[in-house]
Amino acid sequence: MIQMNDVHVTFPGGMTALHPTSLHFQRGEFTVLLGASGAGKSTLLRCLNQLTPPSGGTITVEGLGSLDDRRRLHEHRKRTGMIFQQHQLIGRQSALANVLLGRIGYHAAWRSLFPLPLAERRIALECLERVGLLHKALERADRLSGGQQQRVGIARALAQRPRLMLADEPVASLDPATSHNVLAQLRRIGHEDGITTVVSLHQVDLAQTYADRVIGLAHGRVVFDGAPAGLTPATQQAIYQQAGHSNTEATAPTAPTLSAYNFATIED
Ligand SMILES: Nc1ncnc2c1ncn2[C@@H]1O[C@H](COP(=O)(O)OP(=O)(O)OP(=O)(O)O)[C@@H](O)[C@H]1O
Repeated sequence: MIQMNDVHVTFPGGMTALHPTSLHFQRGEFTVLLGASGAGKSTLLRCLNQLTPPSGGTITVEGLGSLDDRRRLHEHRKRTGMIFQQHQLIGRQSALANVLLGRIGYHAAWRSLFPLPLAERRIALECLERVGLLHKALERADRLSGGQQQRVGIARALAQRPRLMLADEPVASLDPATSHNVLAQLRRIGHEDGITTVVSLHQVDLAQTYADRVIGLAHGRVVFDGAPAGLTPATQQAIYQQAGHSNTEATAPTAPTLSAYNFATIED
């Protein structure tokens, strides 16, 4: 469904967060990205809709072609749902109004100034029903629990009718039972609708329970790519090789030292 060829990311300042990486994500596949903090999970994930623009390499989407063309990239983003750790809902708006925001890509900008047609509201309500929150449709988003807010976030992404779903640490702020609930729903809906889903996680046990495929990153490189059954102690060690050490993070040009700071420039 989506193919990365030699995609790499070097941020201004010289930090290489992703070394040249080639990966193929199949339609309907539920992939979990694992890796220590700073390993490059978000960078890889955000490359897939070019929220982080690659420094080089190509990304090709089935049925669309290479994303080096603005029009194709716009079309790809319209069909890519994004789920964040902090739901990014509008708190004073209802769950339904938040889900309707997922439909905006299908309308001219001026259209969003007016109530969207009934057909749009129906799509949004269907999406809320799929995440088990139809009964909360008119509730203000900030009155929902963290897990419910995350499910509204999933419904909003579903309202885009996505082909690709990107979830960056979607359960980082949720308790274990709610995390299972959210991931189970994401996986079920992805499989039912053939949505290619890529999720970054910090919990190996959740990856083992839900992933069809696990990609392990260390220092901006893929060090494991396979079924969750392959997450042996040895492969986990390769993924988290130097967790807790300062060089866990992707390649920095030079590691600054405390003495290098000019404290006179730091304000209270
Ligand atoms: N905009 C940026 N500018 C410069 N460096 C960045 C930028 N974004 C990320 N980095 C660096 O790139 C490396 C990879 O970051 P990334 O966020 O992809 O890691 P991650 O595996 O998702 O980490 P975490 O689990 O903590 O979210 C890190 O060293 C980070 O500091």
